[in-house]
Amino acid sequence: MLATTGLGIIRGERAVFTDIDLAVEPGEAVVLRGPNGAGKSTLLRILAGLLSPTVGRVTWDGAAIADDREAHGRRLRYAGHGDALKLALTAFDNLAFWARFEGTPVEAVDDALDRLGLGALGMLPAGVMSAGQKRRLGLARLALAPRPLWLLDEPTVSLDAASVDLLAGMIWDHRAAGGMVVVATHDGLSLPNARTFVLEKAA
Ligand SMILES: Nc1ncnc2c1ncn2[C@@H]1O[C@H](COP(=O)(O)OP(=O)(O)OP(=O)(O)O)[C@@H](O)[C@H]1O
Repeated sequence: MLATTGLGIIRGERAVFTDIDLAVEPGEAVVLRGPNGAGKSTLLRILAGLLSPTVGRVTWDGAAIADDREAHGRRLRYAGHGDALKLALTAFDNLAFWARFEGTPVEAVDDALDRLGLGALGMLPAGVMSAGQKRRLGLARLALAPRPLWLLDEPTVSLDAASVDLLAGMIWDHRAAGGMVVVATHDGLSLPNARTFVLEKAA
């Protein structure tokens, strides 16, 4: 289980948020909502271990993630605002890079591309893909191999309605297999039985 206790962070001499207590259990989805600047991306980066809170702590099964950030990194997938693509490489080679990097067999790449509806575009350089196709390619990393925790920051930006449904289906399957997801979104990504966690804009 992922949990935060008394989490707070100061950025630019301003408290972005304070006292965040959040627990996520296997199979659960938490949707982060709140106005621009409320701290949704900041919270996701803290949950990923990419940013340290000013106060409070994040634990996984009771152990502080700060004690072993690499182990924490291996149990999660983080999809931020950027698509993390090399534009000169084909869609296939972009995913193959990540597969090799994380020790997943490259054979998983074709399935991951298919899962995001990109099976026919594998040989296309990422640089010529449309914004929505690039976004789907970035999200295809979710399908490379299972990881218990998905942290998704505005994953539906640039996606058409069919692709949003595709992503919702992937999240459903991930949860059905015991996975957890924390997702920041401003739009209508509809996740059944999801819990909403609202971040208020600090004064
Ligand atoms: N390096 C930094 N230095 C100072 N302030 C920062 C820094 N990084 C982020 N902030 C501030 O932290 C606050 C929270 O930013 P964050 O990106 O987490 O918000 P958000 O809720 O994800 O917003 P949005 O809905 O626009 O994506 C913002 O006011 C931002 O200006």
